[in-house]
Amino acid sequence: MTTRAGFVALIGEPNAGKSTLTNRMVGAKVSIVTHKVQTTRARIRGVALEGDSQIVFVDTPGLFKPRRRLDRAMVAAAWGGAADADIVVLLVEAHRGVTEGVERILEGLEEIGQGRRVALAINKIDRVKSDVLLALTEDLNARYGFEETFMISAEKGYGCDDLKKWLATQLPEGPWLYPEDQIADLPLRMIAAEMTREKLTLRLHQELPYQLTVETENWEERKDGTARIDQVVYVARDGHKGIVLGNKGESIKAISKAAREELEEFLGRRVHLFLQVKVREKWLEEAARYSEMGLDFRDGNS
Ligand SMILES: Nc1nc2c(ncn2[C@@H]2O[C@H](COP(=O)(O)OP(=O)(O)OP(=O)(O)O)[C@@H](O)[C@H]2O)c(=O)[nH]1
Repeated sequence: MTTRAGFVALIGEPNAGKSTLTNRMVGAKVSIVTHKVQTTRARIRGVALEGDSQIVFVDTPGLFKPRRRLDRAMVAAAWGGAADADIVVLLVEAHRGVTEGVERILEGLEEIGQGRRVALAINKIDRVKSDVLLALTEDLNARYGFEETFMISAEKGYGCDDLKKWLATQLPEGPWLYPEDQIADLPLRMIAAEMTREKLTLRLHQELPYQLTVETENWEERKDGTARIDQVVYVARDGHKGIVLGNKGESIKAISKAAREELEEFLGRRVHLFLQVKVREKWLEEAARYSEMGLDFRDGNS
């Protein structure tokens, strides 16, 4: 049997649907989907199987104009992932068309594009009529030499199987990057952390401290069939701690309950979830944080 394996970088403007597409391809909830832009802060990766191929999706942070130091790091990370990947898939929103942001990404692609394999996926086709779609496809293909164009709806699932099948056949021949029996729990800690992060976002809305991360520090499978999961919510300043905790700990309790319920549903067993809120000052400056957000994913894990 000839196996194939490789990395696929999904790039696109914030909100283009990268997380939704990753989730659909992988078949598990690995990344946060919200209406807020720039929600994908960590490098998030999902492993999908299609026939004899293993597709490792890199869900890059949204590509946007760098403003602060973190933003620049995120943009570098996004392009870093694209430059490393075997195949790049550019997601463009059908109803928004060629925005300034898309133009900027196309320029970036020209730069890293030498010898790159880039496919175009026009997403959210459920929102436009077919004539708009055809005009957009022509326009984009005139601007860049995409290898293939797919018209998809990550949310509804249209066209996603075709894209996945195509990717599977295009990846280089080689052994799988992750052993089969590890795939299921490879991102489990990350999934759990993302679930808590999602609940934080839902509960705190605009109040959500920008520099906030969730990490799963400990995961214990207990003899009674339940799981004990310890997570730390890291905030940048002491003042942010109170926001996350809420009045008399109300917020963190509600967040913890909601996250636990989702985890139980996902894992199909009872979960004891313990959340702690800690201050990690200047984490933005820590090189380690940067590489965690970045896409040097071949280090250590594979
Ligand atoms: N109508 C429609 N909405 C979609 C589709 N795909 C994604 N969305 C919605 O678009 C919004 C953004 O999707 P995400 O998957 O979070 O986008 P993203 O590119 O990961 O965003 P960032 O993480 O901010 O970069 C969500 O509200 C999705 O439900 C689609 O095919 N059709």
